[in-house]
Amino acid sequence: MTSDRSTVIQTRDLRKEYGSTVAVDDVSLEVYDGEIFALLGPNGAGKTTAVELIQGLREPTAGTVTLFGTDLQEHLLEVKDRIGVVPQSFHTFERLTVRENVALIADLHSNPLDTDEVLAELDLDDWAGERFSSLSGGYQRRTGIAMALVSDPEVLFLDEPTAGLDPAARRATWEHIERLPALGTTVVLTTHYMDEVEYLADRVALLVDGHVEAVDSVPGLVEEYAGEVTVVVHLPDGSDEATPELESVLESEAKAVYRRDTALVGVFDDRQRAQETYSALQDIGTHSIDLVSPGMEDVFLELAGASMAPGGELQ
Ligand SMILES: Nc1ncnc2c1ncn2[C@@H]1O[C@H](COP(=O)(O)OP(=O)(O)OP(=O)(O)O)[C@@H](O)[C@H]1O
Repeated sequence: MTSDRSTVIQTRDLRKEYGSTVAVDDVSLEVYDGEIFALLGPNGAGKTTAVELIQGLREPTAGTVTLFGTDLQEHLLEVKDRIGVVPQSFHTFERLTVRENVALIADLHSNPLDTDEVLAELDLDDWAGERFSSLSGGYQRRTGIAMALVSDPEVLFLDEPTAGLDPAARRATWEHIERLPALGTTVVLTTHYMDEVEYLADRVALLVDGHVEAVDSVPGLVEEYAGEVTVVVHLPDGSDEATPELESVLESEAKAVYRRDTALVGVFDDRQRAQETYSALQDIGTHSIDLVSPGMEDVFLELAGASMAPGGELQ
């Protein structure tokens, strides 16, 4: 993802204070046309406030937001018509059906998409006649996305789109979100789930205490901040050394080898080389071997000291 694509959102030194709390601290970001852009951060990092400022729902204390090349404050209504929003706590008419809820939003817009086509795109056809209140959390969330999409927004904001959903519903929601750029919609999502970002995001802004620590693709962030790939050779109980054959392969391929507890650890700059060495050591077949690749969790530990709960969310 490079900046030769047009910029649909630009913030400059965006700041929001609530009394003595600085919720958003001089945030300067760009979102490019056709990407899935994620704001990732622990609870209270300022994600929701940042997107609400970008959507024109809150007045910044300082700084500017430019949407589609237009200053947000000067052309608020015109610009708002080109965005869709699915907030974190999403409510709608509980007693209306899925189709009625989506059609209602379509009626409010001058050039909506076809309601049934949007329902089909989100695999909601079979649920179209069901009351919203009877749906599971995952289908309610998906109805929310359909309601935002039917207005044919150029940018869709999804605030914590899979919070509270079970793994199957999360996966299904991701698969639908993943298809949106191909349908012409740029996606901005906020999340505190690492796996969501790894699955979906073209680029990620890491937000900590209101400010942006880093912006890049997931592989870019991992390469820059997460440290090296390692191949770990577990020494059998009672054994103090690996076999000479195994040790010589590891020594000749790794840039460094060190001993850690009951394991021998080879450090690599190059993922491909680590992978090949891992395979070669496995072929020798005498020891249990692990290939350990750093991920977003390591990035966050490095940049923010944040840790991850067992469910994969930042704490
Ligand atoms: N209306 C408000 N009045 C006062 N403080 C607020 C208000 N909204 C947010 N804050 C504070 O601003 C900070 C950022 O909150 P925000 O909700 O934007 O973070 P977040 O990253 O979206 O968190 P979460 O994932 O929990 O929604 C927090 O310290 C929060 O308590």
